Amino acid sequence: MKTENVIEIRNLKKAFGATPVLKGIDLDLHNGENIAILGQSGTGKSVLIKCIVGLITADSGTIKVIEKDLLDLNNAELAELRQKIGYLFQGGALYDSMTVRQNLEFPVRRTQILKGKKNEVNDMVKEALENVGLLDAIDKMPSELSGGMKKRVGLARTLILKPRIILYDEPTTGLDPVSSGEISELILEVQEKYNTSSIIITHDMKCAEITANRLKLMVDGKFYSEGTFNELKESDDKKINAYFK
Ligand SMILES: Nc1ncnc2c1ncn2[C@@H]1O[C@H](COP(=O)(O)OP(=O)(O)OP(=O)(O)O)[C@@H](O)[C@H]1O
Repeated sequence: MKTENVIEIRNLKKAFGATPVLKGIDLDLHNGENIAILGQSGTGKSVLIKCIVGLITADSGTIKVIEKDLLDLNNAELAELRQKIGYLFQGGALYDSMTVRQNLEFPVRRTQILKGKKNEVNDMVKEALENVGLLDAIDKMPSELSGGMKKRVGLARTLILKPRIILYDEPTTGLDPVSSGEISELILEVQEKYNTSSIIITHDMKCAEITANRLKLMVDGKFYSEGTFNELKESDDKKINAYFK
């Protein structure tokens, strides 16, 4: 049986001015799979996922998301496709002046589908918070939450629209090892429960080990190597085993 890809990227290139950042990226994300992307700071990992959500336009190459060629879409089609992609920014990016409930209602209201259906929205907010174990925090302000709780709320806000694909940009950065482990387990639970496919950019090897079916190492704007956690761990290539020390 042919593996279904939810993302297919071919020879993607992007430069900023005279500085090339992405130098020919190829990537297939299979349906239901989690891929972790490793790589030193500044190699272009965040630029890559911003290209996937259309926040940055690549110079050349192709990106297919759920069988649609991103560069062929008009604005309305792009907006529709974006609803299927959850993007979890590094900081969680909650609105500080809104309660947890209001933060979660925000993306739902933007979709218009549920306009005026207050009870449905209320149920969706509660379900998403329950899934991240934070129903008790529904009426709190972000300033009352710990870093790990904010990341959970960020994940709940992404989950509320039931995306098929979730892109995580350093989901455990800034957390202590216990909270990092909890977030990693949560990412895995989300994959299993919602059958999402994810790209997880991370410097946290424990997170990569827990969450990813496959790891890809980016070096200087290109993928250098890929494999399971254990395959890469056993590699005697210096660039790869530097991550396992
Ligand atoms: N909008 C932009 N304009 C100009 N240069 C940019 C822009 N966005 C990113 N860059 C540059 O592209 C390079 C790659 O950045 P990117 O954020 O993708 O790195 P990264 O691999 O995600 O690093 P980190 O692990 O530190 O987050 C950097 O040199 C950065 O300065």
